[in-house]
Amino acid sequence: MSKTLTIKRPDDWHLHLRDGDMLRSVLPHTARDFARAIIMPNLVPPVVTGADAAAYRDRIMAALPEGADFTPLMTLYLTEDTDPEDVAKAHASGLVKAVKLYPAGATTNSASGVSDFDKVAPVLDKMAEIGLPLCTHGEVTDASIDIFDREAVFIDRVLDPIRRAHPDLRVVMEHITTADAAAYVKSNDSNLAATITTHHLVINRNHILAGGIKPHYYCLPVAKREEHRIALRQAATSGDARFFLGTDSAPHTDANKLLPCGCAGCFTAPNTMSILAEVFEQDGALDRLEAFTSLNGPAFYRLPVNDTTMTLTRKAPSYPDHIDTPEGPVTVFDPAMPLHWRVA
Ligand SMILES: NC(=O)N[C@@H](CC(=O)O)C(=O)O
Ligand SMILES: [Zn+2]
Ligand SMILES: [Zn+2]
Repeated sequence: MSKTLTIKRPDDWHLHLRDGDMLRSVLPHTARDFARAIIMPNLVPPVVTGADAAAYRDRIMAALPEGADFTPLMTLYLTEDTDPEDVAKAHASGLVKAVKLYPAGATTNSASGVSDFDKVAPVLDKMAEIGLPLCTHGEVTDASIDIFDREAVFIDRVLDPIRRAHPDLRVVMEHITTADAAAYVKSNDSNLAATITTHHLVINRNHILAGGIKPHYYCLPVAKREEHRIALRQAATSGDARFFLGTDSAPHTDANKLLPCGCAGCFTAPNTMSILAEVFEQDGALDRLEAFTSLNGPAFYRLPVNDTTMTLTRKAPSYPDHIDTPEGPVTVFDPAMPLHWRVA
């Protein structure tokens, strides 16, 4: 009999589902393995108001396969015109679980994001008062800053000043990619956590650039040097409650990835749990997989842990190398190593 591992059903604390045909194509892959997910609001146009989030939640629920057990946790896209009262109302009704900060121009569909951080101070004050977390895409957009340094510079120039000005604000540093970010999280005892993606535990920048350019490994923040990947592995597998899974599964069609100016994002929804079990087993930390995928996130978001479970079996998984969508094929993230665990 093969070895098995049973954990509380996981959640994904950072997910892109898109809309329309793409939503219908990718949602079943997440809903199969995850009970809940924090849904990113970077649609075109973005999900800015409580009314936008309610309508988007309805479209997600309508796209769910029959019998699926999945709850989308909605977010609002912070703009310089966001109304603090609308945010408070959307939170009070239970609809919205976080507000997302995109520095304008930092990533996919971030044009409506924030340029002047002073302008959003009233919203941040309100969020601190009501305990609503801020999720950050933590990269500066200053063209003079090297792209591999943009996360570390964001911490110094933007995040730390925001946290000093709003000490009660609860912040999730999304998809961290550096030892600097992991150390910043560890140096703070409260109101700060970070999500780590599946792919940043597996790839470093060589995967993207050595031996030919690999657009399917290009995402933002871009993968860094090996020493940073090691620091992320240490943070994720340590059991430290301040680190939890946010896959950042970000589907783009192959046609949009394989361009002279291709889109950023890795699509990891179909094989994330198999990859994570492999990673945690390699690091002798299978007993801490559950903390990373199923316990630490709910604790930070002040939500109950799921009462259902997931069983993984030590058996090679099968997943497609791409999925077909009405918009065209979407390549599934290739972990570039053999996998030995499948979701039962
Ligand atoms: N991570 C990515 O490379 N892309 C995300 C945006 C984001 O999370 O920054 C996307 O929406 O495609
Ligand atoms: Zn991002
Ligand atoms: Zn993302």
